[in-house]
Amino acid sequence: MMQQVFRILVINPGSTSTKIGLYENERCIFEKTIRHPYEQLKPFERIIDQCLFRKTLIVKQLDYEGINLSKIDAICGRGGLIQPIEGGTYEVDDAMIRDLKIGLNGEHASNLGGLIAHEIATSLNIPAYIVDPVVVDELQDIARYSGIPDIPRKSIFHALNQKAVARRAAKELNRPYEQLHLIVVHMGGGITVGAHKQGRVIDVNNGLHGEGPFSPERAGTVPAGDLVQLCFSGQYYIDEVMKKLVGEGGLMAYLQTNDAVEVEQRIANNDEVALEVYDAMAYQVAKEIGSISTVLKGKVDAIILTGGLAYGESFVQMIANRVAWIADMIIYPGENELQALAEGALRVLSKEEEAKRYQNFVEKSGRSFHV
Ligand SMILES: Nc1ncnc2c1ncn2[C@@H]1O[C@H](COP(=O)(O)OP(=O)(O)O)[C@@H](O)[C@H]1O
Ligand SMILES: CCCC(=O)OP(=O)(O)O
Repeated sequence: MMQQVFRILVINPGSTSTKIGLYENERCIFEKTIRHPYEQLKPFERIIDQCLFRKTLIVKQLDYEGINLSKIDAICGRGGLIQPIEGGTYEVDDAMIRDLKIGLNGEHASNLGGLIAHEIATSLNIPAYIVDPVVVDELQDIARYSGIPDIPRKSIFHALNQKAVARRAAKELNRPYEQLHLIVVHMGGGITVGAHKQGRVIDVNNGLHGEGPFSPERAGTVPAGDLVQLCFSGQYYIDEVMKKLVGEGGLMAYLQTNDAVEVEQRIANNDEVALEVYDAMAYQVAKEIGSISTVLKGKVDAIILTGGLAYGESFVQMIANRVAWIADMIIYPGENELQALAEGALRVLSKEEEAKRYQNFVEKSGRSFHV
């Protein structure tokens, strides 16, 4: 019998890029990364305000490539800061749209994935999905302690790509993901370092709201007391302080760019400041890897480096110099997110799985919801 072919459009908005892909079942037939320099997104006060801008770029790009939207069966977007849920493929429903729009757990470009997918899908009368959103929560209970009971630690990370590359590594190591102990380090606009124990991410830094290494556009962990002083100094509005943590922190703050390629060019031109800042970022990534190796009690089958920064050979080398003694390292530059989105949607379209309903999680958690 001939296998049915589903055409799936996938949309992955990140903090520094929008990536799109077109798939026929699991085969990628087109993919494109649209980069967003800092200045391009600066005029948008809130992330949600970028929705129309990014959607228009996507539709124009598809049109330019001659891709006929009417022949698409489903659209799948990266999932954002909704309420913590288990992994899987979810149909975008009204409850999800509301939580993505308000940014229930914060503001990040991933909130736009489900919204743009839904908007385009509605006009085509086809379903829209998200897969493994950034709030997938598999933390072990001990990892939730922060030291302040009112502020439990949260699982906010590159769940989609961390899971996808962990499974890819498991295949290459010829062992089930569910038997491995892995440290996965996603290094994009934000940086997250996850401890994967037997198929679950039992601890990970909250890569959005000030935990872990600084990154191209984020501050990471900062001295808490000094941050409180800054907040109450009367010099800044809340949005300005938030921007120091997310959007204008890290490389942006030290070097006025979130583009690591540019930083590497500056280093090649003997810019010593650029080299020191880049090395400091690698130092912090290495420290986080060392720290999380204790969560796995030192039993680490592999350390996986992935995300855009993993293309930077010198950056990878700076990290490897400090952590290669912990375990073997596997480098997967870029990310498997588009593929993972397509495969998640395909599992539902081919009826291998049923799409999960976000509304059910909202009801179970006791949060009321009115359209
Ligand atoms: N070839 C490369 N060498 C070094 N850094 C790179 C390369 N390609 C992309 N990057 C950097 O990776 C970062 C973005 O990573 P990416 O995973 O695309 O992030 P996001 O999904 O958050 O937009 C940027 O700082 C970008 O400059
Ligand atoms: C919110 C965690 C995911 C994240 O930081 O993604 P980007 O690196 O794409 O901004």
